[in-house]
Amino acid sequence: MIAFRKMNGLGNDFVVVDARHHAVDISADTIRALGDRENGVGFDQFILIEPAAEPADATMRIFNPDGGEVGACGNAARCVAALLLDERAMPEVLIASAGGPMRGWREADGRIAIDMGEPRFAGPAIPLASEAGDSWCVRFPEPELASYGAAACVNVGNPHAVFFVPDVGVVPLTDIGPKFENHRFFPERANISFVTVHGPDRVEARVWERGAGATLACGTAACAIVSVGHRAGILGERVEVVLPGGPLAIALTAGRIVMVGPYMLDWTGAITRDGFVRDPLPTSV
Ligand SMILES: N[C@H](CCC[C@H](N)C(=O)O)C(=O)O
Repeated sequence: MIAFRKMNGLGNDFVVVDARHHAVDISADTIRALGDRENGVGFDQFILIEPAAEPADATMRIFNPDGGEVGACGNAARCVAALLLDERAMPEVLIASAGGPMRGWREADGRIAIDMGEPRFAGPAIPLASEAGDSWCVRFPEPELASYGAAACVNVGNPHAVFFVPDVGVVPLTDIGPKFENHRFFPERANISFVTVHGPDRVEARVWERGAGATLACGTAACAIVSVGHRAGILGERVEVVLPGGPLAIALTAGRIVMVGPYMLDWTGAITRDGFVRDPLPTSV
């Protein structure tokens, strides 16, 4: 059996397996089965915590429910940082990931802050297909897609395309999201955000995640939104990104993105040969 923690950050939910003391080899098929919200545990991402080379305290690997491994997950990074910070009395932790290293620390109010690194706007870093042109702002030839205007694209450990729209509430996310996610301009696909600006320090967003679909919150999307909004002169350096699951505080400091938000441990369980079991609720003392 493989023990796990079911956790979430603003409703963006995860199965977190701590594989630092025993190797866990899990197939894409098993991840897809576990990610199924009808017959499996159901999650937005599956997170493996593995050993790391100094100076990192741990490595975080991220898998979408479609079984694909990806480079970054902001909301899960807060969950992992909280677990590591609770383990030992140290002021901050360093988490290695395919999308780059992340420092994490606990704020005075208990929320977790993650330094997500520097956003990358160059086409090959996102990545963008050459057909998309050499700008980080991409226009789509298809009339239905063109009606959403230009996408502001950035890599924050994973690829994001951000559309600024008058009212996120009327965007048919489940219809238009996959059309942009899987567009040929995004050779590695992309996470898609629609944003309505309420001021230089406050936006409202809806996110269609690559390999996961519509989620209640997306930490890397919040980072992407502020990165492109600030570069476009629309947003300031400190922005509240309000997602369906709640707000994330994003700050651009010396070119680096810092995200602050909550985390939650929901329940614990174990992956078994034919599925999973939930641990009994802790008996109240
Ligand atoms: N939920 C995650 C993003 C997962 C990104 C994943 N969907 C991808 O394919 O990059 C977050 O809080 O940043």
